[in-house]
Amino acid sequence: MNILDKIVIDKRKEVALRKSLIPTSQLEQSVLFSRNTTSLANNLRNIKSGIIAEHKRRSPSKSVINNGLNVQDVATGYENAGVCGMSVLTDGKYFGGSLDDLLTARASCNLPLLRKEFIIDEYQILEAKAYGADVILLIAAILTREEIKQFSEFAKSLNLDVLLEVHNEDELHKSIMPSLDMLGVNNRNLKTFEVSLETSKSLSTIIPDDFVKVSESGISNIAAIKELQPYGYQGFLIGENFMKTDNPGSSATEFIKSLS
Ligand SMILES: O=P(O)(O)OC[C@@H](O)[C@@H](O)c1c[nH]c2ccccc12
Repeated sequence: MNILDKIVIDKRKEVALRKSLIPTSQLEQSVLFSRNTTSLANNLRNIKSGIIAEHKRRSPSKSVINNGLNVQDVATGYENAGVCGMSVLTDGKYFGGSLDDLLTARASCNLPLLRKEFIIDEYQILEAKAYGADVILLIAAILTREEIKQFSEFAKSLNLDVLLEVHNEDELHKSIMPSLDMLGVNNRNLKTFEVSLETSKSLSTIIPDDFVKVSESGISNIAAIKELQPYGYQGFLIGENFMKTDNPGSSATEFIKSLS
């Protein structure tokens, strides 16, 4: 069984438990639930850097990236650097994140926040909203077309942006629909962990122009961004390259400075 299948099996158990502990009515009554969200897609269309900077402590492909940071410093650092948005891993078992991390990021900055999670149930979208997210991620590799439609329309009804992630042509064809805002191409194969920017390049031509194109993973230098921009990419999701340093905020600052 590949790692993605394992993650999804664990996720189903986790979500069932969470649902039994906190009813949806309680999520809907939270203060953040009625907050006005900001659009990451709009930021990417209007702000030049295009950087979406991620908070990620560890991952199945790299084990530990950085355990010694606090989310508040990372969030304020990214905001001061001028990123377009921040991605916060909330999966605990495989990525060492939590919904508390999302809440801390929300309390620390005004950036649009992406809940980086393996979403398999509408309940997780309500959680995203209740803990301060502006954007959700949907991963085509683990969802049917019907689920992508149901979840993205539900997110839109809550004023959340939707980033749909694909890794190949089949996933892309399966997923195209008007309730998505951004199409992310993951350069890392979540089943084998292989990384190649070629994935972003080859899929770019078949992504319709009405979606903001985001290239995800394995971006470690300015050259990669310059290489991807001619293919129409306006968003660049970067985790490890910033998180492996002692000060992700100042790494992002340097990165964005040398971009312009
Ligand atoms: O650390 P990187 O190589 O810069 O990658 C960031 C981000 O793209 C990656 O964390 C990611 C992309 N899609 C995901 C889905 C689930 C978990 C994590 C991810």
